[in-house]
Amino acid sequence: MPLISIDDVAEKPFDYIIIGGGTTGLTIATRLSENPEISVLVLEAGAANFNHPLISKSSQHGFQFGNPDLDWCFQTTPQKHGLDVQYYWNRGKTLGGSSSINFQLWVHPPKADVDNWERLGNPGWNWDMFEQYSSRVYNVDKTKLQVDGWKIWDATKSYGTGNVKVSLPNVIDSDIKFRESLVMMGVPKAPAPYHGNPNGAYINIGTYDPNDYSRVDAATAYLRPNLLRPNLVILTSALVHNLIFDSADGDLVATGVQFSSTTDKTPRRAYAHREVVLCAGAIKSPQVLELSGIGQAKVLKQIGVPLRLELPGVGENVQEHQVVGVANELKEECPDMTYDLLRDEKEYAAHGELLTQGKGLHTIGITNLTYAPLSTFSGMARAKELYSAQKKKIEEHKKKGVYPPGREEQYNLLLDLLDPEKGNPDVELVGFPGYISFPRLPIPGKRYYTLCAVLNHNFSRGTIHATSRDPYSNPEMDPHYFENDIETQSMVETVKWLRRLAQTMPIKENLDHEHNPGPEVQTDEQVEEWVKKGSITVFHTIGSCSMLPLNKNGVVDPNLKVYGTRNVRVADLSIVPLHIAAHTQSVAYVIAERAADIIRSSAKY
Ligand SMILES: Cc1cc2nc3c(=O)[nH]c(=O)nc-3n(C[C@H](O)[C@H](O)[C@H](O)COP(=O)(O)OP(=O)(O)OC[C@H]3O[C@@H](n4cnc5c(N)ncnc54)[C@H](O)[C@@H]3O)c2cc1C
Repeated sequence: MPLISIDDVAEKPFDYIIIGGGTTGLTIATRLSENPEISVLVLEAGAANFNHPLISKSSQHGFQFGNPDLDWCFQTTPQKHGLDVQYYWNRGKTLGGSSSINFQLWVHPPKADVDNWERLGNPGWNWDMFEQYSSRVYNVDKTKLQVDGWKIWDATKSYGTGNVKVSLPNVIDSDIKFRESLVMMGVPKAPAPYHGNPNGAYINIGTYDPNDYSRVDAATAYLRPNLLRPNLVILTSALVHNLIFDSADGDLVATGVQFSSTTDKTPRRAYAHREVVLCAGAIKSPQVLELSGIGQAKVLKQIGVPLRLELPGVGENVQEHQVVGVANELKEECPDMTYDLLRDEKEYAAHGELLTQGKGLHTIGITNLTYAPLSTFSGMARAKELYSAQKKKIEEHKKKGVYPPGREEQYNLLLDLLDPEKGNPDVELVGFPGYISFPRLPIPGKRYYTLCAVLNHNFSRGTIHATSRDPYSNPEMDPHYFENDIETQSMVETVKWLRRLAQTMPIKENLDHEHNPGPEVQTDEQVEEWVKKGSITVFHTIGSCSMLPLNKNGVVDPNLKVYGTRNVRVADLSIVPLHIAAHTQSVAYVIAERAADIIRSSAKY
């Protein structure tokens, strides 16, 4: 059914109500509505934004930020261990959610990281499951899968049967030289980046339609081809406040939701015969649960919401990735176009034209990824020193009994991953064809290539909680960045290494000088301070409604059902209990595909 108005929905019953029409929400809604007998309502707070040029034209990374029509513009609390810096946490507020504003990298996690979810008490949530469901999501373009002797996809494996087209965008000379310099610095090629072992350097693909380089997101891949299904009802500009419940034998039974149009804010209701599925993302899903009376007694008391179900894990166990970028200005004679040019109006228009010929900046992408152990960057001795210090700290805290239920098990797995002898990928490097570096800003008209360091497996744990019963006010986000020194020091060591890489041929040939941090940042202490001032989020928040056993502070069980409820599931990135060395959209789609299967099989259709 085409998009409809609020009066077509208010006070009406549906089989399923899906809260949030983002990456996971649209995927699940499309799958459930394959059965024409089943009615599905999606309530999305953002607008439809079909064919919005800031979404459909690829590679406009960050151009949507701060635009309230597309971005929630979240902001964290000042970070106590990070010089009180507040971080912007941009998220898609539109049909398609964050898949519509993301940076389009298509990345698969390492096998060990997904298998860890099963080890934490979630049978069936393992690497085999990831492979099975992801191949239902992606559809790899076979025409460009070999570049300069770098094999992108294992031809013996499935190319996928899904609707999310992924392909290799164009690359610039600095991308090629960066990769060659990595090899010069001893980084091996990743053995199986899309099939369980991304440890090393590789060329990655992205959510680009190979026919015209446009963005592929959940709206274009899942919803658009099925928009006219009469049983699929999508209401946009509709913010869900809370769930409505009855109770049966001590369990909560959701009968519907309370929501309002974002223009008039008058509370309305819609009813669910079967289930309510929460897909509002890792930042808003815990808030919706709390405003429904599900969460920590203390938090609900503070906001004046009566407690219906005590679940201490709601809004806890929050984990995030951080990135810091060393930005180098390109030499005048270097021929590369970089994203920096798009900040100039004339260039922006010119590249819009070039796109029609399959050329220009809207056809290039972020294609250089490397996953490697900390020891690659710090040397083995320093990696061992940092690992031992972290291990000691954790052992001491275990003895003092300070950890909440379930945390020790997570830290045991993280220590195992971090053990330098095992060589797992702790850090990711990204070659970014433009400026993505802070706090110093770029000089207009100049072109840059940024060498980025990303932390994959953080020990720090944060929180996301509602601080008001007003559904229109954002929850408080506190990721506890840099609470563990291992995170700060891993970044410091990697930044020092990246500076050496910039002096290595052949990338050195293209780089004029380092613009940020710049020559005044030299000692380890100065690098540390710069890292704390200059790091940003990678937009990968997880854990706020973790899938864990109930006695380990779980919020949902392995069937994604909220403990203590009969028919409420959470099926978005918030359920991931332990972070992965990967960008997260592939995981979000996998969670959604599996959730759809779980829901269909529990309803026996
Ligand atoms: C800027 C950015 C860059 C990224 N880059 C990459 C990348 O290059 N590669 C990669 O793999 N991953 C990337 N990611 C991460 C990836 O896109 C996300 O992890 C994934 O899309 C999250 O899916 P989700 O369904 O959990 O949440 P979302 O897709 O964010 O969906 C949540 C939806 O719920 C809606 N909503 C929220 N609250 C309510 C409410 N109360 N009522 C109604 N609707 C509500 C939101 O508007 C949104 O549409 C990036 C993310 C961002 C934000």
